Amino acid sequence: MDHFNYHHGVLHVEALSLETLAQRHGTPLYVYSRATLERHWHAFDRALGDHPHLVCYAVKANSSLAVLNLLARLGSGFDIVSVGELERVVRAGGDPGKVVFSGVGKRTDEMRRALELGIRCFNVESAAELERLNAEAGALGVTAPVSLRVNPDVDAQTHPYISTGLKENKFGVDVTDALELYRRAAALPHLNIIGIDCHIGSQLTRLEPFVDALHRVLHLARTLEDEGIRLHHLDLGGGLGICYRDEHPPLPEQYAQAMLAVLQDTHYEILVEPGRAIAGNAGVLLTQVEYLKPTRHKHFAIVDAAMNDLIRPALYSAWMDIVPVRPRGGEGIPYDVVGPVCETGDFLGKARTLDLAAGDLLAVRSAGAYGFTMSSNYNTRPRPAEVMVDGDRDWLIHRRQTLDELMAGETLLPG
Ligand SMILES: Cc1ncc(COP(=O)(O)O)c(C=O)c1O
Ligand SMILES: N[C@@H](CCCC[NH3+])C(=O)O
Repeated sequence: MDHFNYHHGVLHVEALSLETLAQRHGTPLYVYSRATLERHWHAFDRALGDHPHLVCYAVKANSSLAVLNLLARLGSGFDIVSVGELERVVRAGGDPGKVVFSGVGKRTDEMRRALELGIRCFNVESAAELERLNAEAGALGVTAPVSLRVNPDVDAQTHPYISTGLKENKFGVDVTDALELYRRAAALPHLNIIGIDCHIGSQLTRLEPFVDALHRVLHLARTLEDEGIRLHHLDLGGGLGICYRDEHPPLPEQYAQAMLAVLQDTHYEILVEPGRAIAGNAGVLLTQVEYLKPTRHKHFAIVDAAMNDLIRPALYSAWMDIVPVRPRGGEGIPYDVVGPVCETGDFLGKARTLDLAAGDLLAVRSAGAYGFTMSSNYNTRPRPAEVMVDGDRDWLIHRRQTLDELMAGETLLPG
């Protein structure tokens, strides 16, 4: 069931109209649907069925404490890439014992904190990181649980900026070098090898790359077992795409079935790290038209949200749907929907056929993932507010940043 629907001509999130939410909280405003977030998490959890598994939501997609808290209450694990994300998980009531730590550049202080909290697994991405983790674990008198993130060299067939599993990418260790590195890890006294990790990219819309990668991971797992290195889990990463426009990505059920078909009766626990597929279509960015500006060449709709609030269109030329909150019913004309930021690249959408007047509200759909988390203060624009809708109730889960907060921590030079 879709929780973003028109009722009486006005776009609603669950049972609340976006007009009401704009009046209550102002714009630009991120609005999330609790029911959608929970449904998406359950879709992965249910799809993996009786096979031992853990859904580790990728915190980077949407790291609001309220979002993490809702997922923690469902029993979610979490995939993190920084100590900041780890602290968020802890403050949101998440279980550190269900946290996996990915990323190519883990600092020693980040490793230490994660070791103190007893996270589930470090997804190690290089030989140097392996040595550092061993040393830090030794210094703390503990053993670090470890997977190596292998780079299986499969083409994820997605945007080059978000493809991570090719041998020219910075991520993971080449699958052909992984065996040697596992042997090294097995010889280090303060590491405990428990798995293999693999994440090949984001916004994947086909199953084949996932299946190819899993075959390679499974081959490595069997080779390791032959050498007496016994693994407990396989972490398949995240990356399942969503529909922004006309894509038809596999459903979590189809994805899980394809993975389980390859795994058959292996004993490995399966970890998955979905981010976008859980949060993306659970949120919209609500914005108001400030001005309509016809020029000799085209029509601009200048709105109060900008690339600093939602950078995906500017960064990846990503197409995101922009819909009127209260459609006027006219045929419309093509508009470039742009923000107030001083960059030509500051657009949310180009050549969108809309029937608009100044003051109208627009919703940018599919903005629940990599929206707020990638926002910035560019042009000294405070970060937008975030609201969670639950049925006919709304919660301001993150108030709009004030200019004082934005400038907090800055000082003038003396004299
Ligand atoms: C290691 C890792 N896991 C999980 C994710 C989540 O990816 P997605 O949001 O595409 O599911 C990412 C981001 O691509 C990632 O880098
Ligand atoms: N931030 C990207 C995806 C990168 C995923 C991070 N590993 C997006 O908006 O599509």
